[in-house]
Amino acid sequence: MNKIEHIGIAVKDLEAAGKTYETLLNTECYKTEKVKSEGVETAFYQVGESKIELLAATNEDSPIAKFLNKKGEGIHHIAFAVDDIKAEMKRLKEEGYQLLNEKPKKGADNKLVAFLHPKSANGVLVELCQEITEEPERLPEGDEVWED
Ligand SMILES: CC[C@@H](C(=O)O)C(=O)SCCNC(=O)CCNC(=O)[C@H](O)C(C)(C)COP(=O)(O)OP(=O)(O)OC[C@H]1O[C@@H](n2cnc3c(N)ncnc32)[C@H](O)[C@@H]1OP(=O)(O)O
Ligand SMILES: [Co+2]
Repeated sequence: MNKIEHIGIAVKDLEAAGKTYETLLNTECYKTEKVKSEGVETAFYQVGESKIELLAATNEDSPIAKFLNKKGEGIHHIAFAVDDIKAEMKRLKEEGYQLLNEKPKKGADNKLVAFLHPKSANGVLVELCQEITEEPERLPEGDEVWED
């Protein structure tokens, strides 16, 4: 793992939370993006070499809606940057960690992502992120998984 890529924070109201974090971090949101497959709308803030990802639910089946209903607003996941997500998923599976997806999928902010169950990491939902570097015409659309 290279660094903490982002910390995901579940929020009820993206606009209101955005104002709070803009003032707190003294920086503007550099990107908002909806990810249909996850049922989320995101807003990103750069903090040094890492980011804060605010996440609001876009439907009731979203993992963020479930989290908000159960626990309320707060830290939802920690995302680590990796160079080779498939190799890292294989390594972690062999070490006994429970992967929540079998193949990398398209996340926000130009990343391939995969999740580990919180029970595998002492109650913390872990996301692995790999920067997508291929040409844009080869990128999968929407909620497609990533295939070679
Ligand atoms: C925008 C795209 C992407 C990016 O590019 O950055 C994202 O960040 S998307 C973020 C949203 N997507 C996800 O979270 C996908 C992965 N999550 C899941 O698959 C599920 O949310 C889950 C983690 C498997 C939980 O789902 P489920 O089992 O249906 O929910 P429960 O409420 O029954 O929870 C079971 C168990 O797990 C605990 N839990 C749930 N969420 C979290 C969490 N975020 N952090 C820590 N613990 C969590 C929950 O409390 C339950 O525990 P027990 O009550 O002790 O059983
Ligand atoms: Co995330």
